[in-house]
Amino acid sequence: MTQIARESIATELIATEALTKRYPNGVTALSALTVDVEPGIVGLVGANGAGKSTLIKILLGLLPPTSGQVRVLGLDPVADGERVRGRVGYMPEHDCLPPDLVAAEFVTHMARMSGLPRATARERASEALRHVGLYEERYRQIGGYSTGMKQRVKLAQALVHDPDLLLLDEPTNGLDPAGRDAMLALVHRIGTEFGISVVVCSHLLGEVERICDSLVAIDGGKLLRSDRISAMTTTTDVLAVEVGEGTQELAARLASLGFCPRIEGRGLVLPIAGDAMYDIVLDAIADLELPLHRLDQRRHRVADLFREAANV
Ligand SMILES: Nc1ncnc2c1ncn2[C@@H]1O[C@H](COP(=O)(O)OP(=O)(O)OP(=O)(O)O)[C@@H](O)[C@H]1O
Repeated sequence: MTQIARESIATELIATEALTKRYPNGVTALSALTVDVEPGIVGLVGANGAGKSTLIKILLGLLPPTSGQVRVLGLDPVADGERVRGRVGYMPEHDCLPPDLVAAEFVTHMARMSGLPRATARERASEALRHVGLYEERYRQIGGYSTGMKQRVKLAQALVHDPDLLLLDEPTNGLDPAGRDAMLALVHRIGTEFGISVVVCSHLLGEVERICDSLVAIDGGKLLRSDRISAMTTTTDVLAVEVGEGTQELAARLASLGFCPRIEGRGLVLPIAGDAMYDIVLDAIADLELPLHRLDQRRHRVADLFREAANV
């Protein structure tokens, strides 16, 4: 689909209303979930068993809800599952790749499954593998790939039919820190440069905060919070100061000036008390001849908000 056509997609990416899923064993995986999600990079977070996978299966039209409404890209996945799947790419969490196929063959096969003619499928597979950084390795057997490369093949097959929405289930699962950073950068690039909306399922709030525009948090099948990340990470009324040495000395000086500094990690935090405070703190640092590393107004981290919510 062209960029223009993509831009004309209704502003609603996913909408649910009183969505409920009860499994035959009596477990209620989703309970009257009502949420509207705008296009962009969206984090879907929740602990194990929160209902994330159930929601994804319903969004893909693979599982019918017990009651309630759901729309994906303006379509009803219950009545129109095939059309939804034609416009949505899905990267499952677990390893589901055939080890004895080469990546180019497998991704071409997935493109064929989504209805593309042979030559186009081959072309699109090469392109998708190039986007995920596997072009040079595309004729190697998947069984010999590292975990990071396997995750990239799963991403390539989700991208191959040029979807408008990608559903990624725990894309950084099993990766080391460097592999995680690379995968998050790739997901962010897909969301920003290709103009594809992405829903990233994760139990790691820090990851979601780094790359997502908005966040949907669910717990026990219920909506905990849905908001833009920028609205959640507002500035606080706390000043964070970090000096290369003499933290204790600085804390004592600021206390003698009437502030209430608290040592936290490698630095100090103190409640902001008026505009003049910045200059007073800077003067104290200069007076004590300490090397200043950082002085800024702290922002909320998304994880802090959830911790605060859990404590009330
Ligand atoms: N097919 C099923 N039959 C019965 N119960 C199920 C089924 N699938 C999931 N559940 C239950 O529904 C609840 C939600 O599970 P779901 O897999 O959607 O959560 P999740 O947030 O994706 O968790 P995880 O991160 O562990 O995959 C859990 O209590 C789970 O045991």
